[in-house]
Amino acid sequence: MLELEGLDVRVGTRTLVSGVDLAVAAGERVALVGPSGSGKSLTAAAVLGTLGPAYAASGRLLLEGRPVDLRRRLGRTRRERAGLAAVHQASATALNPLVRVGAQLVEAARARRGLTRAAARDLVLDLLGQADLADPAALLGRHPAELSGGQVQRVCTVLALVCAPRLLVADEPTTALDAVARARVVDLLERHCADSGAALLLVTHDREVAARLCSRTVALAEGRVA
Ligand SMILES: Nc1ncnc2c1ncn2[C@@H]1O[C@H](COP(=O)(O)OP(=O)(O)OP(=O)(O)O)[C@@H](O)[C@H]1O
Repeated sequence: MLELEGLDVRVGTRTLVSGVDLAVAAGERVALVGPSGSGKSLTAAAVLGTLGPAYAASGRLLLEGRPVDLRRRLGRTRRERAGLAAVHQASATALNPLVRVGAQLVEAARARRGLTRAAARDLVLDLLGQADLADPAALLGRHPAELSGGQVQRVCTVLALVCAPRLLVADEPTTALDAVARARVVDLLERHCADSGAALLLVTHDREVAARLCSRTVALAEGRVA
């Protein structure tokens, strides 16, 4: 699913990520762990094609066996068409602030899964409920700014899942959540990956979450695989 060899990420003359090798097999779930500032988010962003223009990335990336330019910049739609979905650390930026949550989720489910509007809405409501969001139907009518941080984070997880990705890259998808909601989101991710055969690259500080969801851990320290 994913093969990354010798990833370097630099800003100016400063090397932030150095020689990172990482592989995720089809359907495999791998955790990327390490202390704050060790390069986890930059590595995930390089895989997703979301590194900002200030960063220079080099190395070799294959997605489903096909070489991919690490310098590419992908918007959400093109990324999702390529079978990749992301849950970002700064979740709020993944949602359009001007569009109601329901329209964003239902449209993504229709576009990516070819569902009717009614079937897409049913799927979205089911997933929001599984993510421990109370009154999902009311939530669909709200704008992102009317949601709490933990609600936005779960909406972003559901947005990634409705796209039926073959590889899901989730950067700290549970940090803003209390223990109950965290457990529900972990269950949801586990069930979704098991049922759909999606592979998962999970960036997390939380070793319990990593142990529950993933069969393998890659630890970074100071921008290198430790
Ligand atoms: N534009 C930049 N200029 C200079 N340093 C940067 C820049 N962007 C990131 N860094 C540094 O790169 C390092 C890796 O950042 P990254 O966000 O990948 O860490 P992380 O492991 O995801 O941390 P956290 O767990 O806190 O999210 C950090 O030390 C960060 O300060």
